[in-house]
Amino acid sequence: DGGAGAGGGRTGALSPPPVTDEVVQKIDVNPPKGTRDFPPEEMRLRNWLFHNFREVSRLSGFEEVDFPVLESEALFIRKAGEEIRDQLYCFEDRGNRRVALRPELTPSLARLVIQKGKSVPFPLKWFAVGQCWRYERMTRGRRREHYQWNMDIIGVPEVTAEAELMSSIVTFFKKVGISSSDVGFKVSSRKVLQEVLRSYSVPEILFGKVCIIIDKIEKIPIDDIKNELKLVGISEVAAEELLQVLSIKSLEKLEEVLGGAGEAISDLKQLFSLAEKFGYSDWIQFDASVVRGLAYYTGIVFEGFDREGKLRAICGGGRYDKLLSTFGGDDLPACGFGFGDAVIIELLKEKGLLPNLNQQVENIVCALDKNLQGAAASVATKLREKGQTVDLVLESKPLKWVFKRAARINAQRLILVGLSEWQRGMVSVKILASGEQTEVELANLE
Ligand SMILES: Nc1ccc(Br)nc1
Repeated sequence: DGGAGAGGGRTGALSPPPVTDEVVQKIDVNPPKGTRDFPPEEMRLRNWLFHNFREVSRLSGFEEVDFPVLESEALFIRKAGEEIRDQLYCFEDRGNRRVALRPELTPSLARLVIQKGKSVPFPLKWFAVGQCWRYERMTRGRRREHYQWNMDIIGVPEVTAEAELMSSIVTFFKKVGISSSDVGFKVSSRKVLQEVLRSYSVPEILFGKVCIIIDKIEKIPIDDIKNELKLVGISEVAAEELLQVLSIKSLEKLEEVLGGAGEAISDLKQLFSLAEKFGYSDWIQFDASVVRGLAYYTGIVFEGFDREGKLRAICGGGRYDKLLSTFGGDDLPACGFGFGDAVIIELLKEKGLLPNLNQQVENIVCALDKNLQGAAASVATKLREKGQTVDLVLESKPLKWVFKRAARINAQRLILVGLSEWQRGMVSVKILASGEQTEVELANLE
C-alpha cells in the first residue's frame, strides 16, 4: 500500500527500506550469571530426578500443582530478617507493579489454597516441582536459580502430616539408592523455642525474628547470635537459656528441661512413635538446634543432612499453621517441605549413584538413494505409529556417516531403504548389536 510500513520512517511510496549492514554485536552465548542451561545430557539427568520426585508424590496420593514463576512481591515481604527476603529477585514491571521471581513455592501454594477456598476437598495433598530464584551478589559465585520439589499437606493439624511427608522423602531416597547410613533427618519443633521464650514473657511478635537469628547458629559466631538476640530485645538470661536448650540432642533431656506438659514434647514423641510405625526410625534424630531459616514455621521442623557432613542441607520443611492467615485467609493447619535439585545431585555423585542415561532410539532409518527419501519417511512414520522411536536420516549421507550416527545415538536397528528391495515391497533391517541383516516385508515391519 506504499504507506509507512513496518520499515517505518520512509517517505517515498515505493522506495525499498535502506539496507543497513548492521554489525550484530557478538552476544555472550553463556546463560545469565547464576543460571544453567540443560543440554541433552544434563536434561536427561534432570528428567530422571524429576520423574522420581513425581513418582514418589504419586505413590503418596499427592496431586501436582504449579504457579507462575513471577509473583507479586508482597507474597514474600516478611519482616523477620530472612536471607530469602534479602536476596529477593524483585523489580517493578511496566505496569509499575512490584513483582518478584519466586524464591520458594510455599507462598504461591498458600495463595492458591486461599483462592480455591472451600471449592477443594480438604485435606489437600499437593506437590510441585518448580524453578525458584534469588538475586545474590555473584561475589559468592552461587547459583541464582534452582528447582525445588515441594510436597504440602493442608488441613491436618496432627503430626501425622509431618510424619507422612518425611516418609515420602525416605521413599525417594530409597528409590535412588540412598540409605539411612548416607543421610538422616534432624528433627525438632519451634514450640521448643516458643515455650522457652514464653517462660521469659518474650512477646510472640518476636518469635519469627528469634528463629531466624537462631537458624544462623552454625553460620556466625555465637557472640554475634547473642548480640542479635539482644538487639531484638531478648535478655541475656533468656538468650543463655535458649542456647542451652538448643544444644539438647535427646527427647528425654528435653523433657527434663521443659517438663512433659508442653506441646513441643507431645508432638515430638508422637512423631518419633509414628516414624517407628512408618519404618524410618533409623533415619531421624532429635536435634533442638534445628529451626530452619523461614520465618513462618510454627511447629515441627526437619532437615535432611548427609552423614559425612560434606554438603549443605539436602531438603527441609515443617509446619506453618499461620501462613495462610497472614495472607488474609482462614487459619488452616499446613506443613510441607522443599527439596532442591542441586545438593541431591552432589550427594548422588559422592555415592556413585548417578544413573547412566544415554540417548536410546530403537531405529535409525536411511534412504540409500536420494529419490527414496520419501519412502524412508513413510517407513519412519509407520514405525512411529507403532510407538517405535525412529531417527530418520534427513539428507543423503555416506553409509559410514550413518553407522557412526547409529552408534552415537545407541540405535538398536538400522533400516535401509534401497531401490531393489523397495521395488519388491521390502526394506533391509540390520540388528546393530549382532550385525544380523535380513530383508523384511514392509507390511510385516514392526
Ligand atoms: N531460595 C532459593 C532460590 C534459589 C536458590 Br539457587 N537457592 C535458594
